[in-house]
Amino acid sequence: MSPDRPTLTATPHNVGVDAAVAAARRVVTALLHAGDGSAAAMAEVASRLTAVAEHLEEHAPTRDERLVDMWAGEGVTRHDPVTGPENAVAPPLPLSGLPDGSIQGTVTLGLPYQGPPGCVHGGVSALLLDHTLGVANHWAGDSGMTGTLTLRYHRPTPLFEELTVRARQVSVEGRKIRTTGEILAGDAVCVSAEGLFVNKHLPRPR
Ligand SMILES: CCCCCCCCCCCCCCCC(=O)SCCNC(=O)CCNC(=O)[C@H](O)C(C)(C)COP(=O)(O)OP(=O)(O)OC[C@H]1O[C@@H](n2cnc3c(N)ncnc32)[C@H](O)[C@@H]1OP(=O)(O)O
Repeated sequence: MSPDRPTLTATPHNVGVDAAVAAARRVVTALLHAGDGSAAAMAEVASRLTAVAEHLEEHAPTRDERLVDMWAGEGVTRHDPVTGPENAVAPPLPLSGLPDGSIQGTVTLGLPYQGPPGCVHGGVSALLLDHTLGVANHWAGDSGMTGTLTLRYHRPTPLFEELTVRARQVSVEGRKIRTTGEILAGDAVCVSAEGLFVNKHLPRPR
């Protein structure tokens, strides 16, 4: 971690659940690449994946226990659907703080996130921006829940190219927090976002 750019997201470990989740992401991507015309023995693949799922389910704690555990310690950063190393849905997008108070990260998205041909799904862009704006608020010190998120899709966002996702808190008025952000491909802004967050926090499960 650079002192100029503190890491704001959980760092993945190459062991334990993080390693299993990295493998699961690879499976999701490989299945999409394989498609229905694949020569792979899909019945056998399905059977082996089902066995893995049953093994995990058999050894999992109860849902209530897991919810308490998830929100302890580092909390959301290990399992959220954007940055979390424990969440196979997360691309993942690592985020760092910049000296000017903004935050930024880079990510390359593949087929699981496709909307228009060869491009990122608009809802996926919304997910990345909502979360990144939320982390920018935590980094700035005043945070809350998304009240309104306004997006402008300037140009298609490419798959398979490095994207920069960045955000910054703009103002705090009472409980209302305004935050903006963008997704860029190279220097070109693909999506921009304006968020109105309201300072309210739901209690952690206990
Ligand atoms: C140090 C760094 C470490 C990093 C560490 C990372 C930590 C981890 C980061 C996680 C980052 C997650 C980022 C994802 C964030 C979600 O995904 S949050 C989930 C999506 N959002 C929701 O589910 C919210 C659902 N809505 C609600 O719960 C409530 O409607 C709200 C939005 C909290 C507001 O309710 P309320 O508290 O009753 O607000 P209320 O008193 O009616 O209004 C207060 C003011 O806000 C305004 N307002 C209320 N609602 C709205 C609205 N929807 N739109 C605009 N204005 C509104 C009102 O007009 C009022 O304004 P004034 O009259 O004061 O001028």
